Amino acid sequence: MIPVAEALAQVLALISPTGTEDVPLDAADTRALAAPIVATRTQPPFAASAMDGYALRADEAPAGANLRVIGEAAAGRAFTGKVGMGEAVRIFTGAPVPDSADTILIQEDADRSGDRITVREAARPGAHIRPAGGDFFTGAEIPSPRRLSPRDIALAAAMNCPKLTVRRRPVIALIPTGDELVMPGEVPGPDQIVSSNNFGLAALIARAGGQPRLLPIARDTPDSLRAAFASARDADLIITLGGASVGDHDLVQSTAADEGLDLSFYKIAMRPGKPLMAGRLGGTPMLGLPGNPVSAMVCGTLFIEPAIHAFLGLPAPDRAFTAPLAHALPANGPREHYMRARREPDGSVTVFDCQDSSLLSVLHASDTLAIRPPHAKAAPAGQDIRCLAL
Ligand SMILES: Nc1nc2c(c(=O)[nH]1)N[C@H]1C(S)=C(S)[C@@H](COP(=O)(O)OP(=O)(O)OC[C@H]3O[C@@H](n4cnc5c(N)ncnc54)[C@H](O)[C@@H]3O)O[C@H]1N2
Ligand code: MOO
Repeated sequence: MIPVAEALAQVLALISPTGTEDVPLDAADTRALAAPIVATRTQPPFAASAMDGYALRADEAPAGANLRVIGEAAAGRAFTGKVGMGEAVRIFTGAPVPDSADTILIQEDADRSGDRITVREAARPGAHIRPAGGDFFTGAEIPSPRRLSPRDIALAAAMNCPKLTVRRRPVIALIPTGDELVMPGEVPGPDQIVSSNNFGLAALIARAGGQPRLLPIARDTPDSLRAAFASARDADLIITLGGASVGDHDLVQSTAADEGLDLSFYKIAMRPGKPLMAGRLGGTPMLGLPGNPVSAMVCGTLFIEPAIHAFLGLPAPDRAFTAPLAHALPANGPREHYMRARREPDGSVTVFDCQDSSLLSVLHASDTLAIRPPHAKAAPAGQDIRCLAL
């Protein structure tokens, strides 16, 4: 059994970033940016009015001054003349500020009568003018790598970059295995259960930025497993669920070995998740996850999510935090224990009594994995414990 950190390093060593593709802005949210976004223009491209009012020269417009309105500048329609002495130009928000004007008098501070205004309250020089390039200049960059957010996309659009270069979403094949499994919605036989891990992991994979490919349930026979492997060969990562342990019907490893599996490791000092295996099958990275549903989901958080980030060229997600225990915990055994837990409103962490790795209802009630190192001593209430946010 190898430690969790070493297993993660070995999993990540199997993975290289996917290739890139260009996507339009409206398909870019949450994608992994693979090349910097470079502004092709300056914004605003001209000095622009920030208010509706009058463009004028501040030294011509003390309180009480009477000015002639010689034209109009609107957003998208500049006034092309000059503002001379004793003159003003009607202007609207977003319009280019005419030459020679240095100030915007907001309309609330002017009394209009025909083509003349009287300044009610003088504006300070430069008031309400957004300078050219006040937002960004040509050549400004949004750096990569990053996971694109709506804020990134708004800025990229303003930079006039209609397409963004992102990493291809890695295709992750999910192979549930077991004679006892049926798909949700089917009617299970008396000795059968409904397959859940593949759906939970597919959701986790999609959220992390991968493309889950749900394959049919493989039966506990070498032929069925071989057929499943064959249909998954073109994926970026093959994940099997179940059949990873030592029972007579746990055939994943032996069948994969017959198919040429280049094994990186089998079994880690982790609870739940001990029988995890990793390697390459015909060149494709492969993870063999334990069948117990909580084990599979915890392995999803610890190994699959970082693996998808590696495919996308993104740093590993940081889910770590430290919090005080709401109650005492007994000493731990030899495996690093990822205990299902709940964060309380006061910030402390309550670890659930029942940690059996088959209990999806307990995982469902959890928002935290509280981590007990191998051979940790008994911990009193109030002691800080390392945690991962789910
Ligand atoms: N003698 C030993 N027995 C076991 C050991 C061991 O070290 N020695 N390890 C235990 C641990 S820890 C785990 S974890 C499990 C892992 O077993 P497998 O990976 O071989 O998984 P299965 O036997 O196929 O299934 C275990 C359990 O999970 C259910 N299952 C499987 N797939 C799904 C699915 N897609 N959706 C929902 N539930 C699923 C399956 O029905 C079993 O109940 O081995 C222990 N045994
Ligand atoms: O390692 Mo198993 O995953 O505890 O149930």
